[in-house]
Amino acid sequence: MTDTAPKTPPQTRLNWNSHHVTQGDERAPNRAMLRAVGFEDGDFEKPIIGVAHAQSNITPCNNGLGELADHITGAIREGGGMPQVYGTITVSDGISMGTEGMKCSLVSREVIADSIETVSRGQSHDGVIVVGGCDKNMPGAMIGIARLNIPAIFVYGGTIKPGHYDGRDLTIVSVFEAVGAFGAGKISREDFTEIEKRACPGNGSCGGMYTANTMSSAFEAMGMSLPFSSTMSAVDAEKAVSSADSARALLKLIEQDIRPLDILTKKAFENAITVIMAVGGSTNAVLHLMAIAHACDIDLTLADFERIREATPVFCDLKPSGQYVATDLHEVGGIPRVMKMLLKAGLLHGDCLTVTGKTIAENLTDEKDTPDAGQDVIRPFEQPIYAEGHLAILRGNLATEGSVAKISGLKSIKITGPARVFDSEEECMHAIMADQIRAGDVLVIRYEGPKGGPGMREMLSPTSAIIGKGLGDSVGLITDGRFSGGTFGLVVGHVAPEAYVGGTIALVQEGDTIELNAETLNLTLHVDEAEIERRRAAWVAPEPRYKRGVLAKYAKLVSSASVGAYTD
Ligand SMILES: CC[C@H](C)C(=O)C(=O)O
Ligand SMILES: [Mg+2]
Repeated sequence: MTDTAPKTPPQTRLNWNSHHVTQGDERAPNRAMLRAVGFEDGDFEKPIIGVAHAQSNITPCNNGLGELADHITGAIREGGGMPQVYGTITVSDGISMGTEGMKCSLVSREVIADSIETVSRGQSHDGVIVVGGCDKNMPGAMIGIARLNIPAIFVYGGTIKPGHYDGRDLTIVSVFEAVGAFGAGKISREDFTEIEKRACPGNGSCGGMYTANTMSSAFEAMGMSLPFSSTMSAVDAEKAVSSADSARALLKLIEQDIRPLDILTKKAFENAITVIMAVGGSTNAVLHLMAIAHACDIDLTLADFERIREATPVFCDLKPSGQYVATDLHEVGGIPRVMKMLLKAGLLHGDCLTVTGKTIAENLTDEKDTPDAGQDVIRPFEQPIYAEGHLAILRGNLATEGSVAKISGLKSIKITGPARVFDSEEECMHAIMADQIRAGDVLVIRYEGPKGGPGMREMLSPTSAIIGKGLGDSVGLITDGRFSGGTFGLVVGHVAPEAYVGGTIALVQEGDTIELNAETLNLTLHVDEAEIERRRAAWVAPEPRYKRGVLAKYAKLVSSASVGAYTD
């Protein structure tokens, strides 16, 4: 097979009424089963559409997806299609955070992708609409959609609205940060309890520009979701209307045979990266967009993020390092407004096709290209919060394959100091909460990478505790794990090669000098090269933490974080 050949054979439309001359009507048994689920004569010529949703009450992010799926199936029937509803899974990042269960978070991205590919290929669907909520639902859905390459559209379950206490907006990150603040005696037990009780007022995904809202915004920018849909709240009526509109848009895509790989081009990925930089999005977008690009056979590398970062200002003031939440952005124009401002500045590809059947530029025709007066969620393009993007790619002898730093919300973006080494997140969290960490330290959390964790846990608990204790500007943290979208500070994740495969991060010893410098984009272990090689010669790979089951399978298959931690 030539290199240009698709990695998976294209799915062609199955004729359920085929009458094979020699074998008689071979599809009769298949139709017989479909009749049992409501198909009647005349339905077999209609497009059969998979409606994949991750409805679950394990997390508010996904607790309303079933209702959206109902609106979608109704619109499909009205539009002359045959909906086939099936479930996929989710893991809650916010609920698993800081526990062993977080090792299943990134793994769930692969399980979601595999499940959607398995069902919609297995059932020979003519199109698929995926409804997701929590962080990994988005990239998992898009990887599955890319592999299938049948007409598809993504529907985001919607963001949560902010909680309120003592005159300020709350999100789930407020509670993570309160852990450190309470531990440092900065807030009372009563305040701590009220913050916990009020932070999450209902259904929806975490409300800042954290990973879920980052990835929903990225998909809108890539043209795989309807305009305005990525910042709608889960509980507002417009989310249900937008979901039904998405079903109608998919029926048109099937008519026109517009497929995901017609939309998911390199330019579309560049548009997504540009928007993510402008809104101050999550470091996880780096990992997920590279994995989705891999599924599309598109060459997207860390260098593309660095190139676009240098050209794109951050002009939206959004949590975690800013003031506002996604619903605030929605109220002042949402992602279309951000995109129109970037298009006007020549930073967006307006000729990219989208699921509306129109191009990015055509979708934005009636959108204003300046921020509304009387608000400061979206700043004027000429007066950004940061002149360059906030997701920096650092390299050096500690990260020869690369690493990702989020450098927003900081007074200084460099630190050189003594290494404080921890072989797990728990060990580090204990030291932070026991006040064993001093200003100037550089914390090293290792053996938390894709293979070594396994599962590359998000380190929101320790990074939030550092912020809560008031050490955010004076303590650095590097890890071969990753960060939640709620993390900010002097933090570098995705350090590759990871410790488990013998990366230099495995050779760091307590007290070594580490330089984390996001100005020069360096992550350096200041130890004599000969000494590093002596340590490397003595290093022994640890036993895998899981030898059976989904985590063991994942650890065997997963690639380096520096290319997206994909598994195929
Ligand atoms: C706010 C943290 C959220 C739970 C998360 O995991 C992310 O944004 O990645
Ligand atoms: Mg997360």
